[in-house]
Amino acid sequence: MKALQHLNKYFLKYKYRLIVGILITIISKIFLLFTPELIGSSIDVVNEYRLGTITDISIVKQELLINIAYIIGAALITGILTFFMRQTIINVSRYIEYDLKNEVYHQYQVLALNFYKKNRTGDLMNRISEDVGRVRMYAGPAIMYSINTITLFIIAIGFMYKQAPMLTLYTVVPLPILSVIIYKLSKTIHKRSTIVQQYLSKLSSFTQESFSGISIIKAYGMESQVSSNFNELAATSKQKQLDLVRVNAFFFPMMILLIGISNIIVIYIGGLQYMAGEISLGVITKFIIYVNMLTWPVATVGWVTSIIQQAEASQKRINEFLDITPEIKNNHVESTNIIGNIEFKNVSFTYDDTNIQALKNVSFNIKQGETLAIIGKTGSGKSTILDLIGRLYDVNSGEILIDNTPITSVNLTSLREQIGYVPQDAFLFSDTINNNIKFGKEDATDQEVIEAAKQAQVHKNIIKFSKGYNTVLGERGITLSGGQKQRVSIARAIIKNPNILLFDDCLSAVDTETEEKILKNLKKVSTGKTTIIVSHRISSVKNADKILVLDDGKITQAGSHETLVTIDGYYKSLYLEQISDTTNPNS
Ligand SMILES: Nc1ncnc2c1ncn2[C@@H]1O[C@H](COP(=O)(O)OP(=O)(O)OP(=O)(O)O)[C@@H](O)[C@H]1O
Repeated sequence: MKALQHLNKYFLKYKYRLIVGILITIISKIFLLFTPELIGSSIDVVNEYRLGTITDISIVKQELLINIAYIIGAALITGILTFFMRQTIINVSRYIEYDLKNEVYHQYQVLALNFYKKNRTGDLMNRISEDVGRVRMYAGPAIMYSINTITLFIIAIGFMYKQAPMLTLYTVVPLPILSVIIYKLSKTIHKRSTIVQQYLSKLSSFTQESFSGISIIKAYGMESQVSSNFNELAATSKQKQLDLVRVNAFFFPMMILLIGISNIIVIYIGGLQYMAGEISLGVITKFIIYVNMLTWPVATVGWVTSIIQQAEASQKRINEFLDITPEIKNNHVESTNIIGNIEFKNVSFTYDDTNIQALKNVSFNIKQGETLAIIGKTGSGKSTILDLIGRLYDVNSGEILIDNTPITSVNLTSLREQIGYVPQDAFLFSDTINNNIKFGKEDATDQEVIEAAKQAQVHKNIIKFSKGYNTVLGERGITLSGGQKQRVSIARAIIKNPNILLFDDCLSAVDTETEEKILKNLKKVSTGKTTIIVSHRISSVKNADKILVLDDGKITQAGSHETLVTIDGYYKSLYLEQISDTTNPNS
């Protein structure tokens, strides 16, 4: 129960609703227990008339009518109170579920990229949906059923014991056995349903992936292979479902068996006591109703225990994430005015999951308003430099200064607000093009969106779609070509109008003519802004104020285009190679 203590703050938050809910539950159970008493006394009055103790039929009729009216009244009140019981306690559990989901989601948002590398997406999703769902079962139904059971038990056993102590003892004996059996069954059901759940997720991931990769599957003629893999998975999933159905099928027969046993005990022992004149017929009737009334709550003891155990395990998993302190911390509370001077001083950086040293002793600086280009072989560390400027990671050694202040002492929100980042792999949300561009500036006007799209050379493409800027993009923006996606992503950075623009090889999928136009526009847009362009193309970097050549995490060359083309090295050879490609397209 230690992990579940995390929920105490929420119970405290909703304490008034909970207290009202608990009171309503108790009162509703009291009303529920009127019924057996009234039925018992009705049977007794009829029996007394039959035995001749009462001779006036009108007395019997009147007694019966009154009892029926009370029974209807009690049932109505119980029904209404049960409605409010669920409206309070179950609602509280939904509020707690909502709060907990928000808490987990908020934590996900503040955790650094490293966290996402160490944990699989499926696991992150599970903790926010399934685990929180299991915890809700504890916060709502488990509490409600526990109060139900305790109240019913105390009142009913009290009533029963007062009327026939021996009979009470005999009838309650099978009930704990029922609890234990249901507990064991619930545990097995839980175990098997977890397996079923895992297979269902496997099936849905498999299906989702095969739909996303349908063009590859078709192009390689792999339909039948994929189908048979699916069949195999589906067959195992079916088997697991059947295993679950088998244990589930035990649940109700077991309950009926135990209720039956209790009923037989009541009839047998009660019958003996009736014949000995110790109890009336009405008492036997009441007991049968009590036993039936108590069976379900007693069974829920086992069920609730299993729910609490599952909730404890789930909350433990949730707490594992909630207890992680974000690696990237905002050390400076007040906002910082970012102008855009950037300096790397002997920066080295190693990715701790792969142990790859991506940057080795890198030093350079860019003044506000300058354009820096980074070129180099694949895997040389170019994107890593951009990630470090956005403080997606902290350096291992050396220092990054933003406007002469260590990046770790700059307000994190201010820093990121002043960065317009266009990643290598343009990610677009399943939303309209308009909203995807506006992601950079939520309050942007339609005119601003159009202007940004024009600068990114994508406006003409967008207006060709029948819904223009309101075209909804599918998953990962599949309706757009690679180059169009890159340009929408550029428009998103432009509209933000930040002081630092980071372009990570984001023109790779556009033709050289469009690249030229975009670069021309970017020159206008980036006036006064610090710009870093990462690219493999000389055409993209040649106009930069400064060019860095990176190789295996080290700066091997630095200077302007004019200087670098005169020095033997990577830059010059790449230049000559790309020049000959453009002058001799058939080569
Ligand atoms: N998130 C990551 N986790 C672990 N290792 C990484 C990660 N990102 C990059 N690396 C490794 O760090 C090195 C530098 O990668 P980086 O992406 O910075 O290179 P790059 O020059 O941008 O490459 P490309 O031109 O192919 O985009 C590579 O060896 C890469 O495998």
